[in-house]
Amino acid sequence: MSFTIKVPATSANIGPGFDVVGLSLSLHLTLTVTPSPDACHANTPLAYKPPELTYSGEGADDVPLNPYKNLTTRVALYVLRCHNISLFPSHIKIHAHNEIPFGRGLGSSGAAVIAGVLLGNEVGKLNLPVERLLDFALMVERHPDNVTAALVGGFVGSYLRELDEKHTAAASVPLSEVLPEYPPDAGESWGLNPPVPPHGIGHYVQFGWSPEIKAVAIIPRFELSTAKARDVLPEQYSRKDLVFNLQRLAVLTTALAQNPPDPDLIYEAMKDRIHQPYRKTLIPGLPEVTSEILPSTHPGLLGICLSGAGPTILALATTGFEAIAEDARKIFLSKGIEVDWKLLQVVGGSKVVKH
Ligand SMILES: Nc1ncnc2c1ncn2[C@@H]1O[C@H](COP(=O)(O)OP(=O)(O)O)[C@@H](O)[C@H]1O
Ligand SMILES: N[C@@H](CCOP(=O)(O)O)C(=O)O
Repeated sequence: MSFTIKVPATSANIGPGFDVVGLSLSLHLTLTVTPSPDACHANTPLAYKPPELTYSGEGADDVPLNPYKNLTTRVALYVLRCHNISLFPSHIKIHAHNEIPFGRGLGSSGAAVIAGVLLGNEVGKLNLPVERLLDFALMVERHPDNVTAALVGGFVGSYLRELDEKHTAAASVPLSEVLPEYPPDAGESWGLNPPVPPHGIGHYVQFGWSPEIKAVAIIPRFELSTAKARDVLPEQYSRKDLVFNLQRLAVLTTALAQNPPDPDLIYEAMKDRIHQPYRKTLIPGLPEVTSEILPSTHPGLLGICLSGAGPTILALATTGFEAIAEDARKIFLSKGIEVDWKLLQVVGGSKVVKH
């Protein structure tokens, strides 16, 4: 058994589409799965050996290498256990190479979850369809924008189906029960069966995307957990603010597919009143970057917004990438924040390649 799983980064929301739209981008989490060398030389049956996990790239100093603690392998094990497979196959090696920075609003956790679902599907030989893979991902990451875009790729809109009472309960169990961290001791069972996802939790559509549009990711050198950036959001919104976002989102999903893209239409359509105004308390410089860099001052710019829960800023543009990034850098520096920036392309979804 040898294969590679490649999952893209994502930028969620794109301004007004909070928890609704996501865009897959050209940074990847790549898992390479091979048999352990010691498995090849075995003449006699070997004792069970859990996966040997190695990791390089972004997050390498922080990520747990114990397969019962690591997010990706815990998700894979969840998928396996829901199919009555209680263990990983013995004697496999998993190397993760990650280009997606943690806690920056570029969907690192969504990518780790999708990689885990695909890993479980492969090692368990489950052949699950895309819709079912998405159900499993949504039991772990409960907003659909990142995981859907990471799985299917491109510019994607998604919603969660309203479930009946029984299925709502099944889809709302605490994450600690979906993903317990510790394996049972030898001879013991895992205890409670894991909550099997209801069918058809998430639904999506892939929008068009003008090939002229590239994404400039301006990435502050600090982490902001998505959970913390969701905690500052209100429970309720005014009708005025909701209509503001809905009007813009309706225009944006088609405007970004038009050739040539129209900056006058897109700049205004990427404004938001549902999450960005509340997150500015956590991201110094956010209001200035999203209001002072304009298509009139920066030719080629189409629109600018917070990427996911932040702190990364996403500028969509056809040219003038460096000027946009360097002026955003100046604004962040004036607040004492250093940034890195990357020019990214919109890419396809996750791929599994067998060797
Ligand atoms: N490749 C990975 N392997 C294991 N855990 C990961 C991986 N990528 C992300 N994570 C976990 O997800 C956390 C970041 O998730 P989150 O706060 O949602 O930020 P974001 O998804 O915007 O990067 C990391 O701190 C880490 O715990
Ligand atoms: N819609 C979510 C998206 C979070 O994306 P992430 O990349 O920051 O994990 C939100 O805005 O909270």
